[in-house]
Amino acid sequence: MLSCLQKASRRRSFDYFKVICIVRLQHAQVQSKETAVKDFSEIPQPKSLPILGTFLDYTKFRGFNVANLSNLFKARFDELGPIYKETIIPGLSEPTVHCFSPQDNEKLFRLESRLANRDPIEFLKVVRERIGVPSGLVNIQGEEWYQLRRIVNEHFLTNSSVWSYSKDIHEVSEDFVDYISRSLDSNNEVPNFALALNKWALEGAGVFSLDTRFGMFTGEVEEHLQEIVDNSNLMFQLMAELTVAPPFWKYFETKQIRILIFVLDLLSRYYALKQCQAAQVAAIKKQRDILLKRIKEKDPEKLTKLEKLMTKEVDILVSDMLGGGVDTTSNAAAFMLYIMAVNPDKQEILREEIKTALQSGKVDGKSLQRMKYLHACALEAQRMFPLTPGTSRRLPVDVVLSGYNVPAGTRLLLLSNVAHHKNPEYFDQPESFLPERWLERKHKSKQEWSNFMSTRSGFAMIGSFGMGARACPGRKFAMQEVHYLLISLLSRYKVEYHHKPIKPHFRLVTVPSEEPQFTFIPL
Ligand code: HEM
Repeated sequence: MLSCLQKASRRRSFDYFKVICIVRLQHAQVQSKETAVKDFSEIPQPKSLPILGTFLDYTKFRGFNVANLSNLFKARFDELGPIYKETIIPGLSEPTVHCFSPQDNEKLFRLESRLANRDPIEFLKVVRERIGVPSGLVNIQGEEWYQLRRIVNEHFLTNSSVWSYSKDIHEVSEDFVDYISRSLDSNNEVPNFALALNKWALEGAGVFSLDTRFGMFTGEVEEHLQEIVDNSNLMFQLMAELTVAPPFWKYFETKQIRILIFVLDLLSRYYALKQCQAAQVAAIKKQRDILLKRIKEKDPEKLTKLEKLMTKEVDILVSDMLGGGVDTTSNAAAFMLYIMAVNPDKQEILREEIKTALQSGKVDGKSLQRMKYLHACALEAQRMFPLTPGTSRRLPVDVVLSGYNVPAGTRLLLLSNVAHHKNPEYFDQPESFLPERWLERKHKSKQEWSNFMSTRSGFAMIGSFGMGARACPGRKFAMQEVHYLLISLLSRYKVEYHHKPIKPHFRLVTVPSEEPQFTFIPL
């Protein structure tokens, strides 16, 4: 294990995901001994009423608010332990096993086949069918998913591909900081900064998905784009509500479904209008065609189904890239700015690193990767504010989790982020923002570093971007955007925050509980 970690660190790679994967792969070789395995029926369950199940826990009568869903998960974890099973409305919703244990994360990671199965977001699939667009990478399964994902990975996850956008993404962040300079009010704040962050994220998404600068901060903004910004927030809010609500929408068209149809229709028409211009999309399409040709030569029968599916799925990819990359990235930036604002000493250390990097000219993808403190700050910000509570999987085979037999086909929610991100068992001084814990040199020896990464934090959280083969393909793009934002902003401004403390709120992705309204002091 050590040698793999050493190699990764020698390459100065701070891709959290990569290091965690190495640790997980090494763990995969460790065989765990199961003792006295209990039956699936014995998995603890929350108190449930006849007919209504636990439905009332998700209503205003019990003080529930979708923004606090993570709190409900955490309360269940505190009461029931590392695994529980819940059926919200018996007969209507499916029993779901909630897993919090780092050891279970490890086991599940080991089981992830190349055809990792995460259930489709059913209501999204239904709505997309209604408006006649494909269901998207996020929703497809099996061999079709695998073939498309292979192509996507090559364009999304290789350094050369991500770095080729560095210059443009840096320019986006510089334009954004110019906008901040023009917009400061008498308190040195930017009115409605949350909206400005959404525009910044959309501008970045436009660069890597359409090769287009939308000009959100520099020109007249197209009406359609304004609608996209306005509606992408609403879309995530509705999707969060639909995720936790009992699936009444299966039986009649609820208000949320009606609004979602309107929003997605609007978004897909806009993407259809624009996507043909994008070089990245053209490259993906070209690669798809080569792959299909190769399959045709080998196995013409297999092709028919795959060809049909891949042809339309690539068309919706741009929509996934824009849709998936706006609300998520802007919230990641809001949390990152907040944590830097309330930790001025750490902000100063980071500013020094940025100054040094800028002294040697423009920061490109390669030199960005060498900015260790910046990466450590980003990892620590994600620990303190995990950008998602977790993810879900459909179990491919029978497996023992936390001492219980769980049969193949069971739906799992993996929620260790919620339970352990501030657990002192895994992280010293968990309430403190300590980027240094992610710096190798902080640990006295290589062994200590490897212990920290493996036994302590390795599986404690599944991280902000999910895990295994189905983890977020946009993670490198997203983090590159956030990093450049910090570089541009902190080299020109000191960032402060003078409002109510911000907490993480669940809304499919985690969002700040308060308006992220910062004070920018020119340097
Ligand atoms: C900070 C920003 C982001 C966060 C926190 C985030 C988080 C996630 C998570 C947790 C998953 C599920 C992973 C799993 O099940 O293991 C996911 C999947 C996905 N994300 Fe992201 N994401 C972000 C940005 C982006 C961006 C910028 C894009 C587009 C370029 C994107 C596109 C996708 C897609 C297409 C999937 C589905 C992948 C599949 O099913 O194969 N995401 N994301």
